Amino acid sequence: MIVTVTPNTALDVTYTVDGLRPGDVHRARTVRHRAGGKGVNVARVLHTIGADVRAIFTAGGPTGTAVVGELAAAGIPAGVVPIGGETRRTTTVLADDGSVTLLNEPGPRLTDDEWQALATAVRARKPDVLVCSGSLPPGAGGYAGLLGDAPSILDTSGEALLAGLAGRPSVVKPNADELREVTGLSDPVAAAKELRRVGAGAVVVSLGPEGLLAVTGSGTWHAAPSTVLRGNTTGAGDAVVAALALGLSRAESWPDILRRAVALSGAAVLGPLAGDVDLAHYQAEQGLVAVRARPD
Ligand SMILES: O=P(O)(O)OC[C@H]1O[C@](O)(CO)[C@@H](O)[C@H]1O
Repeated sequence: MIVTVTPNTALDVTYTVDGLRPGDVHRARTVRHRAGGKGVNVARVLHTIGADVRAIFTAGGPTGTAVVGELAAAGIPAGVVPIGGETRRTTTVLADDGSVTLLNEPGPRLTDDEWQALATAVRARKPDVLVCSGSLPPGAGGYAGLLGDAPSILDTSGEALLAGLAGRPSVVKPNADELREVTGLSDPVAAAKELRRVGAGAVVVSLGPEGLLAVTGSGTWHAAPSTVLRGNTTGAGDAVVAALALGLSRAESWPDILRRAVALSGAAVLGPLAGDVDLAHYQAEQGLVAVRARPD
């Protein structure tokens, strides 16, 4: 079983507006609420494509109750770790010019006991693949303490990413900006090699519309989509992580993993909310993704 862990769960609120103008009043055309946080989205994508997955996450207060209820209604297997604080909201604003604007709250402070309960819940599941995703709320222990012997994926940024490398994750998945921020290097291949040197087994870098770069122990590849898509990019990275987790659980080759990851990422851009995927695009695109080996 693939287990995802989300220490900083969120109720994602997505607005659509005609345009976004700082300092102005905006009348939202639509508003939708959806259980989120990166690991929750990864689990939703995996559940949609038929994988055996369980989402372990913190939940507290009325927003936590809403998250738990929404995931139960969607039939996504869950392991809920109750917390005293209130689960945060994140806000996504989709404007008609195609821009996607995010406001992510820091999340409620976790106590030591709550963090230990999260760690215990993860270990009790004995995952075949463990996915650690998203920001850490105040008071959280580091991801390194959750990573065990099972193959693992770490998708976070900044200090949480750097500290998590001590747990020697099998794969980390920064985007190009996050990679530059933690290494200080602007060349993504050099930066990915640096993360491998300090603990990552492989580094998969999301390059937005240009696809994915994978720097691994068995080679370096670039995987490009067949077309540039317009849509909601929130959650596209989570779809990549879902594909990486499925690929690790099946011991697939890197080119096959990257084909699925690019296809699933595009399918997420076409989905209306983070965690949604367009299955027709996913199936059609897998055969169209161009994967090229690059010299190391
Ligand atoms: O933990 P953060 O880095 O703040 O990211 C959380 C947010 O990211 C998303 O997972 C999209 O990737 C949203 O669902 C939202 O909850």
